[in-house]
Amino acid sequence: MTTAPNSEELKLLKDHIESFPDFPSPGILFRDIFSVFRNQSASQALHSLLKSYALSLKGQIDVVFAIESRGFLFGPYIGQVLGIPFVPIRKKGKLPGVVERLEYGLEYGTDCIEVQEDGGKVGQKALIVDDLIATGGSLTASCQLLKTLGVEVVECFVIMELADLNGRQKVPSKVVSLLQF
Ligand SMILES: O=P(O)(O)OC[C@H]1O[C@H](OP(=O)(O)OP(=O)(O)O)[C@H](O)[C@@H]1O
Ligand SMILES: Nc1ncnc2[nH]cnc12
Repeated sequence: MTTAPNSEELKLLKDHIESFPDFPSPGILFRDIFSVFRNQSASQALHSLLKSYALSLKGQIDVVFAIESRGFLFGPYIGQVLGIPFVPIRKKGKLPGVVERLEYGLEYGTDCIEVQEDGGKVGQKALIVDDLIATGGSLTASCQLLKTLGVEVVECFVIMELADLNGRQKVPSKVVSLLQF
């Protein structure tokens, strides 16, 4: 981001992210983005932070991709602010039409992602959005997947970064996070 995000909004947002030990499996401290949407002030702060972030990218991005499912909470809004298309990256078997596919590892388990072949055009500049980066497996796989479409991933954006896992090191594009845990 060219200008630093508003620190009061960041604090409000962080204060409303609930953490759940041992979910969905032992040893995982689950950071729940949905808890933000139960509080009006926190939800408005998130909205404002997203808008400022999106506007800082004006003119630099042609298409916004987001990762199922929690990335879908933010991708369409960022696309709206920038006036550019939003395209979903989904888990296997959910998208109709011709798709590109890739398998990847998670903090827990493995998964397989797909994107519609006509979701991005060769040479387009893309932003990928998600709620959280843990190991970086999902964003890394998404970057690889979009490479097969000939799309250039300029930046990846997440609300939360689990900094100890250093997932950003794995991701081949720049990663921007609003909050670090
Ligand atoms: O950096 P990583 O180790 O890849 O982990 C991050 C990913 O894990 C979570 O999604 P999850 O697969 O749990 O799916 P969901 O959003 O559908 O709940 C999260 O929303 C990210 O997409
Ligand atoms: N610790 C965590 N909290 C929420 N979502 C996650 N996805 C992967 N790790 C996660």
